[in-house]
Amino acid sequence: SPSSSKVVTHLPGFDGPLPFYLETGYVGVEEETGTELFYYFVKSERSPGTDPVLLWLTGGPRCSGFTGLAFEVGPIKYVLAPYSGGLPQIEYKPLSWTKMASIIFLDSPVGSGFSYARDPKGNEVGDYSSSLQVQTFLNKWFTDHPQYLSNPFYIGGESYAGRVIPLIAQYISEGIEKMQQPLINLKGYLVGNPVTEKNYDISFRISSAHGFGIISDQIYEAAMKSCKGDFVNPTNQLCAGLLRKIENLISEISDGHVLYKKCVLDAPKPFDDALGRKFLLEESTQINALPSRPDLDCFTYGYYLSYFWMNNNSTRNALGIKEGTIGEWVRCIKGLPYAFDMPSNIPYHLNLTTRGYRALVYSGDHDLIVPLLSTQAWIRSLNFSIVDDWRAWHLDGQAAGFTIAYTNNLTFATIKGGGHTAPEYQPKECFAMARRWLDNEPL
Ligand SMILES: COc1cc(/C=C/C(=O)O[C@@H]2O[C@H](CO)[C@@H](O)[C@H](O)[C@H]2O)cc(OC)c1O
Repeated sequence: SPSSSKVVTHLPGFDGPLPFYLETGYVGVEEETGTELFYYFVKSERSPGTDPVLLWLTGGPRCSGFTGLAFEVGPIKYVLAPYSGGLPQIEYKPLSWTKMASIIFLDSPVGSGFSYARDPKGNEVGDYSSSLQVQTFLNKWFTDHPQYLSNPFYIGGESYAGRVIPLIAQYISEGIEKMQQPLINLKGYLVGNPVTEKNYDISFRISSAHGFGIISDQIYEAAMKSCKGDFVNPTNQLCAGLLRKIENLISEISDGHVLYKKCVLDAPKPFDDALGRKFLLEESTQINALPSRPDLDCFTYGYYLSYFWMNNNSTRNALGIKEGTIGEWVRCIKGLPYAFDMPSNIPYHLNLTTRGYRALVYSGDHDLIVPLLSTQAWIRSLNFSIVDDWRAWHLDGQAAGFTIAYTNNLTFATIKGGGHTAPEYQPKECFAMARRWLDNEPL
């Protein structure tokens, strides 16, 4: 199916014309199932002719690309006011990475956001097939937007997107080697608090919980002793019991940022009642006594507002959403089939960086979902030599985090005070980091 796109000059709830160029559209990526991926494209607010183009993916899998646009690195945000019906208001966010890069926010895998398959079979994707669809998307998008083909191109994203981004970059790099048209100018990739390998993530979730004072020395030591390095499939009762105890203690706090209030993430109740549909709670750990409406001072309040905004007809018309494709918009949809079929992405990290692609791996340092210790550990396992040893990186005369640079243009950086989605918690620091890295400056 042919691609379709629309220039969006006004958005409901935004006062006046948008002060940036926004285009939305669909790109067909699979004929048999009628699969089309939906995107939001924001042109760089600096020098779009030469600035990098960044494809931004959200985790989940199947969180909408809109999460990246409105909550992470894009130029809009919700006005956080108590919701009492009607259309939530949005405003301009100056700390947007579109200040130095054009960004494509993509709803991928199919089923997320407004991406859809005419035949429900099209939703049966996994790591490999959804990554191939992103490659098809990019080939078509660049064919339709040839003016951006010579710009440096990067792929970025967080959490589960960080798991598939090296695979997508691998596919693109193989296309480049075969001189496939359109020839994409891939320069590298960046991933934040990226999911990598379960055993790394869980074992360091435990040591990080210990370091943050969530579990005691005694519990920590007992778990290390009885689990013998396997925290995914406990081999004895003692270990299993300790892991339950640890998860119980972690459930007292917000594991996406240990210092923040524990909040319900999504699932506004009023939609349940009005449309008679069931919302799924985003995280199984959130099923407890919490009300389904987050408090106004919760960092998830904007997520809550997004459901009302997105499911309003005026918004859908403005965005050019095809009627009858997606019922209700959900920020992170659960319950669709997904095959976690890629055992590890470390081989792709290794392959891409040794072949000259630049890589930035960053970690919000207060996240327990993908803790920085876990990320540091797999990076070390690559066995690259250090070219710029561990040091603070600064913003406004203060340490904004710590960083270490390896050969093969691989940089690791922490974001002091950041959580699972670092730009959401520390927008200034993340903006500075991204600007320096994208402009080829040291952090
Ligand atoms: C399938 O296996 C795993 C998946 C994840 C995914 C987390 C994730 O994407 O979080 C979401 O990130 C996005 C940001 O990309 C946020 O917007 C969402 O709120 C958040 O839920 C993590 C794991 O272990 C640490 C796994 O083992």
